[in-house]
Amino acid sequence: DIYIYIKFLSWYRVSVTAGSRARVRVSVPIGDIEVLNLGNNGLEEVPEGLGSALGSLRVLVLRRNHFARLPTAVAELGHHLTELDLSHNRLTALGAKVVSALRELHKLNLSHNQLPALPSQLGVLAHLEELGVSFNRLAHLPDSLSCLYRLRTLDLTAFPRQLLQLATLEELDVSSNWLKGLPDDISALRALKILWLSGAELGTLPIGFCELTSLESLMLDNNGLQDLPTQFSQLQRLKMLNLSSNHFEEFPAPLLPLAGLEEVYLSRNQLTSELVLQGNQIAVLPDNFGQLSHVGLWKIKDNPLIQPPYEVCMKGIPYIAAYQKELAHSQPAVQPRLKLLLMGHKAAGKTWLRHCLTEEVVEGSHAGRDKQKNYSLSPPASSKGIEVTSWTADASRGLRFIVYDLAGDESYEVIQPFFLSLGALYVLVVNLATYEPCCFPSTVDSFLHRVGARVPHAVMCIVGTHADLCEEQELEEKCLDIHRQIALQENRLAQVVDEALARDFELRSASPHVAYYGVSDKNLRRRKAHFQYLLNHRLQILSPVLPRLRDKLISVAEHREIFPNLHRVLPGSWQVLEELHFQPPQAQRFWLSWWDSARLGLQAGLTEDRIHVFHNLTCLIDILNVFFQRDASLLLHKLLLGTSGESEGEGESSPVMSLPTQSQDLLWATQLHHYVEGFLLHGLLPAHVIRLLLKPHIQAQQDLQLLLELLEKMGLCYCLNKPKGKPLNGSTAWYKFPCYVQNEVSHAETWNNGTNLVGQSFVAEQLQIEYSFPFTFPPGLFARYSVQINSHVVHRSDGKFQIFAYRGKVPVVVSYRPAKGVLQPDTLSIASQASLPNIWTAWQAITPLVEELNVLLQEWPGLHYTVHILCSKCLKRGSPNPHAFPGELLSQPRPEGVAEIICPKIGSEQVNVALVYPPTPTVISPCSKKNVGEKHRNQ
Ligand SMILES: Nc1nc2c(ncn2[C@@H]2O[C@H](COP(=O)(O)OP(=O)(O)OP(=O)(O)O)[C@@H](O)[C@H]2O)c(=O)[nH]1
Repeated sequence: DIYIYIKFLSWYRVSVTAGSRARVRVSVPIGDIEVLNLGNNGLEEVPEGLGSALGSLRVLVLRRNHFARLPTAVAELGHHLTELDLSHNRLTALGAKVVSALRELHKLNLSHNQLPALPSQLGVLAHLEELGVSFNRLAHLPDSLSCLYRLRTLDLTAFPRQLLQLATLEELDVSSNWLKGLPDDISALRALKILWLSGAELGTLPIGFCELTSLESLMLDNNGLQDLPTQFSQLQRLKMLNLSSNHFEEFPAPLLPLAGLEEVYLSRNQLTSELVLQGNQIAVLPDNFGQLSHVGLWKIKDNPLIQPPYEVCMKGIPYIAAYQKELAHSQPAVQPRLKLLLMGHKAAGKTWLRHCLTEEVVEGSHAGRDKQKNYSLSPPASSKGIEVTSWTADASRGLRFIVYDLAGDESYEVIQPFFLSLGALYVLVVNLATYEPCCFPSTVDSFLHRVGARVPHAVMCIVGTHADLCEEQELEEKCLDIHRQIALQENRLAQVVDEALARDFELRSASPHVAYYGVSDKNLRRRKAHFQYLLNHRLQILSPVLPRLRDKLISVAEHREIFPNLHRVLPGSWQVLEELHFQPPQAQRFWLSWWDSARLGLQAGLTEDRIHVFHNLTCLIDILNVFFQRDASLLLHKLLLGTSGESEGEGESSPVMSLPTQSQDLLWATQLHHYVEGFLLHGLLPAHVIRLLLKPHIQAQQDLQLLLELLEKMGLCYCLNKPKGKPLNGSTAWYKFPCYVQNEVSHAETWNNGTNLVGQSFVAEQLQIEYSFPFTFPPGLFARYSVQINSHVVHRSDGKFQIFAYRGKVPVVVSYRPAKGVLQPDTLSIASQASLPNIWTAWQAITPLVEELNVLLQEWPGLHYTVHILCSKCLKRGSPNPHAFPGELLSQPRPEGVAEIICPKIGSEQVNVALVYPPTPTVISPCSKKNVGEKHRNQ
């Protein structure tokens, strides 16, 4: 029997947890233990005899303890130990004897210690593949290092000449070490594919460096580099290059011929006149920039770009190339205009504000009660849904705002996100007369989150209305309260980020074999980078600016750093093309065919390849408003109008229709009434009724088809009875708008409680992936998601918060649970079930749904959410708080040779690995935020 003092001890196939520094009796045969993690326990030594007792140990983790020397017990493990982690200790020396005993080691981590030297005996560790010695006090390395022929990964402090003999080395990490230069004969490391030289104080690169032609990924960030050798263009295999945080003043020309380059990072440099990438001061890209045809240019953000315009740059290099070609043979045109979005709670005063701004009406102000008369005498026409108007704010400079008045009614929430885009100025309208501190979450905070999640770093003005109804002091107090609560929320994000990271790192150092839990260093780095992104890209909020709002908006718009696209230079032909589109007859049409567009393009002087299909946005918005106004009498009125239009139009050929009898009229009206009811309750409409609703806009059958397809693509409705890819053969197509579904479906609840649909006792295993949204749940996400999954499921039954369906014969349940206070955030979960041997069928059922959700969530790059796989064992036991494995596991392969994983919630109980890892990793990682810019590009 062996007693070990530990704070937390657990290992593969055996788990024992205890309170702080409790005495734990190991009640399993210690000789069977293969992995032992004693990290993070403040240990200075391990008990005598431990080494000889642990006869099967392969992996020993002693990181984050207080060891000053290598415990002698470790030597006893020599003939079977393959991994040893001693990082983050206080080692000042390694006993030569102990080192030479560890002949089977494959991985040795000695980083973050105080070692002044390494023993020459290191050279006898012939199996060593990975060696970490960074963050020590090493002045040099032993010559015997050149005997480590199997070494693949080396993380160290100084660039040792011995390494030059390791011609097979493929990955080398010498980041954060002050190398102060590289030897010219580094070219000897010809096999290197991945080279980490971040923060190595290199200053320059030797010419020999350019002979490392196998390099695929190269991290050269933070090295004080001013230029690259011309021969750098020999690195033709390079796909990823990080040159951030250097001193480049110009775009490094040797990169231009690198045809295979896919990712280049040049942020935080001193690039000024020319080009590129995040966080610089670039306004104009060089003429030949389009030559970089393989670079995915998704780090161009945060530059005051004016040429090509921001939107073109975000689309990628081919678009830049085309733009530059266009500009080369067209006169440039300057057209200052900016998208202005008015948002806010229902009846906050958005429409009125718009009228004040655009029609030169006296603005609402703090000035006094006499202004009240203005509101009551000439109230603005009530909001007709989302409206778009053009406002010439400054005629002398030709400055125009395209004003989007986003209706405040909840029913428009599902379509509002489509209008939140980059490069716009946001105005949040708050009714100060009705504002109370307790309304902050619904009238201010929810809007800030929505915009921030969709457009990180957006610029938002908060404007108070109804000031004339408030006392001076009340006004002041309310404005102060809004400021105070905004500041509190900002701190909350930072706090949540800190806590989440601390949890991750804690898990990283406490778990027996963290790899099984998906908490790899790479995942942590990625998560940390995303959090950093969220923190760095919070909304830019401007103070309430009600008096002289017009002047304020104009001056904000003129800020080049904030709205560089206002000053964009366009090829003259683009402007002519736009003007042509707004002229009759094309201005009246909903769609233009490609040929019509091409004809207009040619008229404007554009080449054929530059034409995109034009759509009539104003008309489309009118149509969306019809569907989302959620008003029975208005809908009925539209239908009756549509019907009468139909009989008028067809009157000559169909006299019966033109003279309907009164009873026919009544019958028809009743039928229409039923349709409206069915729509508002279940979201159901047949195609011919949709046609009546949209009568003024839809002229031909083809218009209707195109429009319905567009609505399906936008995720607003799906066709209930259309066989995939086949026509309907004459029967009526029915469309379902999930955002209208009112009925609750309880199937999934009973299913979760242990019985399946037919009430049989529940024996299968459950899989459940849970997404939780601690700050905001994107409005309309559940409705749009339920459309996106339609092509993957059959026999679905939709409820307001749940969808119960089948994939093949396997049941799936998608459920949304709205937040209950701060402690229980909004969650969206995807679940399925099957017996253990058939669990792959359940994975097969949910994986496409998970991927579909991940794709949809990419529309919200600033959204904070977490993904977890709930423990099947806990679910089966009906635990109210099941253990949550990190969602990263979904995109990782199952660990080899591991059959079961311990669920920390149930102590020693084991969960089959097939219930935690999918059979094949998902393609789109739920937690991957690495391509934040990519998402922008896709929008
Ligand atoms: N007294 C006073 N009334 C105002 C002010 N601003 C707006 N109103 C009135 O408040 C009511 C609602 O204003 P709207 O501009 O229609 O509000 P909205 O935000 O566009 O409403 P939705 O589009 O339905 O979300 C109207 O009757 C306005 O006349 C103001 O500053 N003072």
